[in-house]
Amino acid sequence: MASFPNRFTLCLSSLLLTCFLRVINAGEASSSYQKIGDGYRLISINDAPDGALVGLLQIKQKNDIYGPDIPLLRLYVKATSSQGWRRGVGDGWWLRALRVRGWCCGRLLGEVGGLRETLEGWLRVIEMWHESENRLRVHITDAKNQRWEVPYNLLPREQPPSVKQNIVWPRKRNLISVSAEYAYQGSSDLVFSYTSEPFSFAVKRKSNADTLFDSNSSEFNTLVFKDQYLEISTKLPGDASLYGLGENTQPNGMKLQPNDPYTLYTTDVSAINLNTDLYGAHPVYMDLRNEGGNPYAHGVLLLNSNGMDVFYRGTSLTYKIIGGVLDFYFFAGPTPLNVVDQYTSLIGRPAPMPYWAFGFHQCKWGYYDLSVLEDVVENYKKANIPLDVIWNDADHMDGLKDFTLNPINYPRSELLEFLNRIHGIGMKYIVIVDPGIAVNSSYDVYQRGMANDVFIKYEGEPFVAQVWPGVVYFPDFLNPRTVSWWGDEIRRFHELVPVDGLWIDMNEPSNFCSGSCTIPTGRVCPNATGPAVICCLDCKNTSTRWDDPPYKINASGVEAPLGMKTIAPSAVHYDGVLEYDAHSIYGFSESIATHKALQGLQGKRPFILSRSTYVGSGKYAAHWSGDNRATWEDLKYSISTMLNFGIFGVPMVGSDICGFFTGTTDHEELCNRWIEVGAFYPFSRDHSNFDSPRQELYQWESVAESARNALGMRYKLLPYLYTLNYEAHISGAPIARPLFFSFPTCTECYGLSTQFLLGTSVMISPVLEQGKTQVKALFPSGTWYSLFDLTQTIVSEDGNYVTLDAPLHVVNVHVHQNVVLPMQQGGMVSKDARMTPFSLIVTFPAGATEGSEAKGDLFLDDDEVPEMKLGNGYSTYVVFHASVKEGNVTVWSEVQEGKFALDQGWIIDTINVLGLKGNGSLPDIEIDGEPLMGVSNLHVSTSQHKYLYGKRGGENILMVVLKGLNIPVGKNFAVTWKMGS
Ligand SMILES: OC[C@H]1O[C@H](O[C@H]2[C@H](O)[C@@H](O)[C@@H](O[C@H]3[C@H](O)[C@@H](O)[C@@H](O)O[C@@H]3CO)O[C@@H]2CO)[C@H](O)[C@@H](O)[C@@H]1O
Repeated sequence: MASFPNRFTLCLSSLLLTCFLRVINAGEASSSYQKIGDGYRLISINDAPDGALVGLLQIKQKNDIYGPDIPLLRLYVKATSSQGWRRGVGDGWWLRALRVRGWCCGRLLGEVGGLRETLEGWLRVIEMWHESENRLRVHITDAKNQRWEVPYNLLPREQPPSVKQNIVWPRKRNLISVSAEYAYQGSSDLVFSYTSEPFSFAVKRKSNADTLFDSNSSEFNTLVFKDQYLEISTKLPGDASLYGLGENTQPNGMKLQPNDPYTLYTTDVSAINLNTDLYGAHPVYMDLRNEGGNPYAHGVLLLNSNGMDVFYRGTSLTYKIIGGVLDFYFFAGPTPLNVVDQYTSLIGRPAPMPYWAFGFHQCKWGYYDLSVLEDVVENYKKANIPLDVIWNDADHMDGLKDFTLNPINYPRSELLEFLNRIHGIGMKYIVIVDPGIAVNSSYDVYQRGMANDVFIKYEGEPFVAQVWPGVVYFPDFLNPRTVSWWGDEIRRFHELVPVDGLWIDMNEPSNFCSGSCTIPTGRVCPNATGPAVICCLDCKNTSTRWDDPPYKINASGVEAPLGMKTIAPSAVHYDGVLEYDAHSIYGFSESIATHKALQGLQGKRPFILSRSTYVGSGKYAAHWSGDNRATWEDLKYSISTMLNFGIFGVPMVGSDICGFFTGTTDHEELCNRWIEVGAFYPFSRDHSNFDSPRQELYQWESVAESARNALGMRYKLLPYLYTLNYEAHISGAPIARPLFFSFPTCTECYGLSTQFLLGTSVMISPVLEQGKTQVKALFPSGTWYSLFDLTQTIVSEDGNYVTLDAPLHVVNVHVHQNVVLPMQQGGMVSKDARMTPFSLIVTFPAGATEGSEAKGDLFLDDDEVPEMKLGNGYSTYVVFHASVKEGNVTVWSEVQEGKFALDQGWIIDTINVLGLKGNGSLPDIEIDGEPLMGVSNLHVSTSQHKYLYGKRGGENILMVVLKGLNIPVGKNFAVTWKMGS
């Protein structure tokens, strides 16, 4: 359901009748389709030299309400490789075969004699670099005229031959009613087929004959292609589960709901608006199907940046787009992780984040002077709550102008002293930058911008808008001159203030005015002193065919004009590109320019937080879900948004913890629960509005206690989170994942957005409702161990709901069986936490029997180095294993490039082995073939094990704790004992 209050609020300002019609109209998603055009027919199809198929589609041009059809279209179909990573057989970990080969035959094997057999066995199950054609592209455009496409320099990808080169005139005229099926080069699981008249196409999965996409139906238009209106649909099985198509706040969880509107057009309406187009545009979905117990996932991207409505009706999905081309990419999967791997292989792998970015962040608009900032940092310390990053919203600025400092409230010398202090203890500092550049002749950033002609134009002059500092012009990041100027401004600012990252906000872009505006004369407007969002310019409607296209997307849930509170669609970018086409890539292009600037400048790994995102943004920036409200509903929505962004290839994501806008009266309780969820967001930041009450975690003692617990656990898990960061970077794997990613056969998990996983195996089951002290959580099958109390075990046979105790300060976090989880001891700042000794948590299934195995990995590097990879001399990668084999329990490691870790002096102090059967007596333990000596605390406990659920309560299940081990991380080891002790 679209948001009615919002719709009606906006409606009041419009003509009542028009608005009434629009409200009715917006329900179109569920109504029957409107027949447009006669459909295209395929008049030629040829093999192209690059292994593609090229065809021509023709239509008898007809004019209707959306304008004339484009008479001749070019069809281009190609299967390509996504160069993905593939799992080793029978495990949950990603390994690069080439590295494994290099390492396997090197000296490490020799060093750890005795492990050779296991290693070789293990190597046999690693699969090689994945080169199959698991991506299929179907590109349809005007055969004669070049049309707008997402620029190939921003999103690098193969370019179909240029339009003129590519007209392949029919070999056979009158090719009527032909159907054909193409499977490329044998190895692709995706098969393309078509019907010639009216033209439609289908994509099938070869391995199970499933139809993934089929545009042929009598229930909708097969293909409509006009200048400003494109329409295409697919049939879908009613039981498919779909995810993606954002950014929007989905009240019913992350699974797409039939007949909810999905409109894509980047917009600054706060995240509290449900089911409307928000800050980002991601025209991609994942489709998960379960066929007779066998799960299959695939992905569909429509690479188009124009505004669009996507109508998902349960058994079909229709795109209605107002420009560009139809450029479909199909990703074969078949697992959800494969889909994001294949997707991010095309759009760019997620940016590697510095280690400190996984620490806790505190922000607020309203830290009016430096003493407040100092106070906040001090109070976190006093309350013993970890804090890595302190942020400034616009408060540090002079007159709310970018790249400036307020000389009174944030005097530079004092700010630099403060930064020296916090940098000294490893803390970081980030400030906001908005794209709007204040029009002020004495402002040097503006002067240089004008001199370099960097702004978006309207009728030949810079487009006039209004944001926080008053009248602004918007930089045009499609212009290479702008990219250089922006880089230079960032460099100058960094010389003024050595910030550690940038927060690029308001980049939809957001404007407080609509239409074409001029600066009023005789009126001081506005004074830039606070959060005034009222337009004060003289504006008139813009009404070209770009500003008011024939098809109205359901913008803001009310078919709002495209230029509402943003740049007029008829404004012009570099090279004549229309804002109409490029609108939704504004934030993306700003992220690229900002990333380039920071990387060139600091020589370090950049950290950028961007509000607006598009396909590929994750390669440059993190994202937060924007302006939410301090309500229980918003807490819940934050999980769905976070999980969707994982699918969008933006894994570093979170929401404003405790809520941005003022909301519920039980803020304290909410904030307790919110930090218990937010401590496990990949990006964990508390932020609030100018006039919201203060909500730093130390403001209430109860919240401080919850924060110490939850963030305490996060800081212990930092090595795991950072390893997930590495996996995200090499394979696109989301850091926070829906349960179905690890448990795709668990159909109950398909609609679940109240719990989530970090990586494959750590599950968070938070309280999301007011007044509750228990939580009913779904446990996919297997043994789960509570991370807060390793003696608490849940054995779930088939995937059961379990009611868990969750008093106010408790969040339930469990780790699944068959895992080796690397943890550290935590700390107040990630820099200190990361130097503490490691412990390994080994989780065998309860009552582990012969053949049980567990595995986990650890990536460590110098996080200041821009590239996150092995082989640069600044990194170490370790795979930990544990097994029960021939009556022996063994825990061992396999190290790649151990030198970096050895140089840092990291050690493994403790190994906890959970789930073994036994009588509780001390076993004779060997390390690297020698009796284990000097271990300060070796114990085996049986009695504390408490089963919350399951049938194994009667058995003696052990927790073996080996403490004081002092094993260097970076050196191979093997710890062994006889099972049954
Ligand atoms: O830098 C200050 C904050 O800027 C952002 O939030 C502001 C948002 O971008 C503005 O549009 C406006 O939000 C209004 C919203 O657009 C409107 O639909 C209605 O809900 O009222 C809102 C409040 O006037 O103001 C927001 C700040 O209040 C950014 O997202 C924040 O994180 C920044 O702190």
